[in-house]
Amino acid sequence: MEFLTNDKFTIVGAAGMIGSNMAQTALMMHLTPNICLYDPYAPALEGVAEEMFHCGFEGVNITYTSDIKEALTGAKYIVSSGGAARKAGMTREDLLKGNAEIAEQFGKDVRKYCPDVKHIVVVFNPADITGLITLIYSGVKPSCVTTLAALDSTRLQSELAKYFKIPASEINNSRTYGGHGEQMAVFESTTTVKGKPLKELIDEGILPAADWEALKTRVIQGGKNIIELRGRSSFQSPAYLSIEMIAAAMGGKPFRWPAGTYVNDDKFKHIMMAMETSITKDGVTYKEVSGTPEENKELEKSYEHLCKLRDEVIDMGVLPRIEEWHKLNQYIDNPTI
Ligand SMILES: NC(=O)c1ccc[n+]([C@@H]2O[C@H](COP(=O)([O-])OP(=O)(O)OC[C@H]3O[C@@H](n4cnc5c(N)ncnc54)[C@H](O)[C@@H]3O)[C@@H](O)[C@H]2O)c1
Repeated sequence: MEFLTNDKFTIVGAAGMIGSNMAQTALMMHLTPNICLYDPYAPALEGVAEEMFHCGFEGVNITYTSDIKEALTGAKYIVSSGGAARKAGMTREDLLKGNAEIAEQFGKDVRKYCPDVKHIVVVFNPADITGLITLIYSGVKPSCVTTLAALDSTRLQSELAKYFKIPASEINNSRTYGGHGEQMAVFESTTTVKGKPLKELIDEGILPAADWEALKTRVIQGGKNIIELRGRSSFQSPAYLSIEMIAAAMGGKPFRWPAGTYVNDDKFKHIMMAMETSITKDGVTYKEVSGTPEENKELEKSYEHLCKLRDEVIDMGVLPRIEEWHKLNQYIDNPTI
């Protein structure tokens, strides 16, 4: 059996809906034979492990534990969806305090048990902030941590496909950047529809401005819509895309969507947000995003919203002041050392 790597891959939050789907997807995609499932809720975790055993996957060593030391020791790749999910009526930001504290502990555990981890994908919400906290407390390089932000771009693709009644594969390079929250920046200038720039379709009125605005709202509220339809937060699509991200970090197929990454440049400072990224065996790198003046303004607004959330976490005492971050993570201001 061919695997992308033989390294240990740990799924944190594996008893949950996303975690259990990630376990199955990772096994089906032959990422590695060494998969460890971790969750503090032991009975459900055992249930997930039993289900994976009953699939009869060949040539794999599936372990499970509620002991974080055992879970992380020797782990080279981690995806974490271990945290509370939002319920009807909640925004991702409502999860901030509880999940920020979970991220702090998770980062500290990574530092203690697997400081030489190669890549971590953070999924639990608000992912831009929990990812940032994980990065700072773990002490790993910024290139080693990404957050799941792709769903907003896949939802843009899907909404456009439904609107034009064409297959999603004919919508290319649909992109949202910035925060993975209701303040995301939905771009029009990157997308093509059957090879024609979406912007031209909007400018020519083929996609009337009012329809475009309504479509963008559906993209922004795509997660809320799943909660309304299914009675719970989405789990299949986040599970699949997170596994595609970690597979890229293992040297697999390039990841095709934006990812949340640590950004600290002339424009945006000390923040984690969705950018145009490339995830490879060497980690994540990003390119500067530049759209129309309106899009750039939206991205700026999204960044400012994230800064507010980050500052709330600092006021809560979960993160120290930005000037102190380098004491927890030597790479934070100097990724190349
Ligand atoms: N980034 C995204 O695009 C995206 C999309 C959907 C959901 N999410 C988020 O992913 C997270 C998980 O969603 P879900 O539907 O799997 O929820 P879930 O409630 O089904 O599972 C969460 C799991 O985390 C475990 N957990 C709780 N505290 C933990 C801790 N301290 N350490 C490790 N594990 C812990 C729970 O026991 C549970 O099994 C939520 O925060 C949700 O908002 C993110």
